[in-house]
Amino acid sequence: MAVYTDISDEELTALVERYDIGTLQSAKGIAEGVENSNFLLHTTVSPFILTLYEKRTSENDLPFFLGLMEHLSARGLSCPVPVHARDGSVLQRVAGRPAALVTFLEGMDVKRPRAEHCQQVGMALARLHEAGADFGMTRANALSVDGWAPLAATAGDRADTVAEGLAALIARELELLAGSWPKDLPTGVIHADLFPDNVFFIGAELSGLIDFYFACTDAFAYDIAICLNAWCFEADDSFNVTKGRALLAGYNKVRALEPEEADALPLLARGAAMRFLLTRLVDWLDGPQDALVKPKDPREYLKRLRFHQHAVSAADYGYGG
Ligand SMILES: Nc1ncnc2c1ncn2[C@@H]1O[C@H](COP(=O)(O)OP(=O)(O)O)[C@@H](O)[C@H]1O
Ligand SMILES: N[C@@H](CCOP(=O)(O)O)C(=O)O
Repeated sequence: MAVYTDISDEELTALVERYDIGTLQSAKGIAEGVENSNFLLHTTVSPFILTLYEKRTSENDLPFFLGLMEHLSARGLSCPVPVHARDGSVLQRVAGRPAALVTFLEGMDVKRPRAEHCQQVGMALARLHEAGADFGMTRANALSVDGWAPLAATAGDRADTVAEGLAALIARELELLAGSWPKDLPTGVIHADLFPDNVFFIGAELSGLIDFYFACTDAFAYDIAICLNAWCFEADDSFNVTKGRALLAGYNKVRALEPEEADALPLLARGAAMRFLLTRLVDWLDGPQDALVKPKDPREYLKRLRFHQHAVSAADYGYGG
């Protein structure tokens, strides 16, 4: 589930009245998602998504996320657009939480991505990077290399209850990553969580991207590395190089990778695996005990990390082949 906060009918009606979007016909909590509470609203005009931002999404970051969606959409990227209330505002307060209403994006996520999906994701990611070039705001990536040690410290030796020797492996890995993390790669706005559940397709065509709540300013190639992790591994934990090749070729078709970005891919993919291993590990150990929120398995990312530890060049991900 992802409905942490309930809203009364009166509050919902009052909210909709702040907008010029017709009258409320129905409202229903959305089961998918883990971070925030989402509701599907139908008004006499169209469907909308109402998001109530929960604890992990900082209120200070909301102008960046909402402004970014508006900016990307204006540049032709298909993504939800925040709806302005009659008074011009996009940020509201509902049931005591910061909230925003965004447009509904048609489509569905794919449960078993194929190479053609990966190619389209690569293209969409590159379009996002290009469309974000003239966005006026920046947001540091709190979940980049400097943010990993505190997560590892939170897990501490308890990591070994998840996998034998995990605490020591994380310590070694963090030392290596901190000492060699690239600092001079081309940077800009990145999505930072472009997993299959955040990409919608209608039939075989990509229809849009959602969930910009980890977006930040960081290396473009790191975003590619996140996608290689999220899209190109099989259920048996093997890397599917055909999918990697498709994703990278799709990206390269829209925005050509610089040679130093391609060279950095194995290290960036290793760091990206570490980022998701750590956030999942902390959620696994300390996340809400609500049985309706199923924590994601950190061990998946341990296996991915092991693949990246043995990768020597971008060719291992299908680049240039
Ligand atoms: N703009 C949108 N259009 C259509 N569906 C959406 C939209 N935003 C969110 N959803 C639905 O809500 C679910 C959770 O949204 P998401 O932003 O991924 O939540 P969380 O950040 O809490 O994980 C998505 O899987 C999707 O089903
Ligand atoms: N993609 C992350 C978890 C974040 O979930 P989302 O529903 O906000 O995309 C992971 O897989 O660990």
